[in-house]
Amino acid sequence: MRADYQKDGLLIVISGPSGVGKGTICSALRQRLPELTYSVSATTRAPREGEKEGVNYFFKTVPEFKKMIEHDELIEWAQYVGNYYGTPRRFVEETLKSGKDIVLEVEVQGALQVKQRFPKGIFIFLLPPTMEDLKKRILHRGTETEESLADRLGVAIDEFKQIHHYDYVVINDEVERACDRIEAIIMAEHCRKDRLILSQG
Ligand SMILES: Nc1nc2c(ncn2[C@@H]2O[C@H](COP(=O)(O)OP(=O)(O)O)[C@@H](O)[C@H]2O)c(=O)[nH]1
Ligand SMILES: Nc1ncnc2c1ncn2[C@@H]1O[C@H](COP(=O)(O)OP(=O)(O)O)[C@@H](O)[C@H]1O
Repeated sequence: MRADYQKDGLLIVISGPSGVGKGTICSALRQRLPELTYSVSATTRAPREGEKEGVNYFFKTVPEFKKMIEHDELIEWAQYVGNYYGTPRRFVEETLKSGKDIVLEVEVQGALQVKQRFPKGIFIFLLPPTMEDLKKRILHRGTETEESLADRLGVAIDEFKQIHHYDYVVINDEVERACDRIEAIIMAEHCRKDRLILSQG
């Protein structure tokens, strides 16, 4: 008897430190792999210039976010540098059930919670080529004060210690090369899923 999860889509978690390029890589993947679905997170942080409600995030007040937690509307949530972030449950579950693959872009605490609930997920840790590159990327993005830069680098060092929980490490040296690696991982995971389905009949 074939288990239900084998008919479900793949849950792909892209994680890693702030500024490593998760957002950049996910946008590039969207162009390359339009058949993938991307989860939109809820957050209490203020929108940055150009960010749109329901596209980049669902922007919530703290009481609204806490209500989502109470009502079990989030698969995972985490507090990150003073704000709450979480993945709405229903959209992810419905997408997987419909057989489509879904990509979650989350920081490390959240990724570990997702792993507990979805142990068959594919967990990818993005690494910067060096810490200096990471610092430059965060500064180049121009969204951080000196204080929040230091916070984010401190969090990054703790996050590297969790790499052993992940299935894959991908170095984001160049965006296209990192996407090639992620695309190869997804293709290989589909082949593995096909093998499981065929071998179990
Ligand atoms: N746990 C969790 N983390 C999230 C979620 N959405 C985004 N994040 C992460 O929260 C961190 C901060 O996100 P953001 O403020 O947009 O800054 P940036 O990703 O560093 O540009 C990043 O590491 C995101 O990947 C989520 O739904 N859950
Ligand atoms: N491979 C790369 N090479 C150089 N710069 C990059 C690369 N990937 C991302 N960046 C830059 O690094 C900064 C942080 O990227 P972003 O996608 O916002 O990271 P994250 O979502 O992980 O916080 C952005 O300015 C982005 O243009």
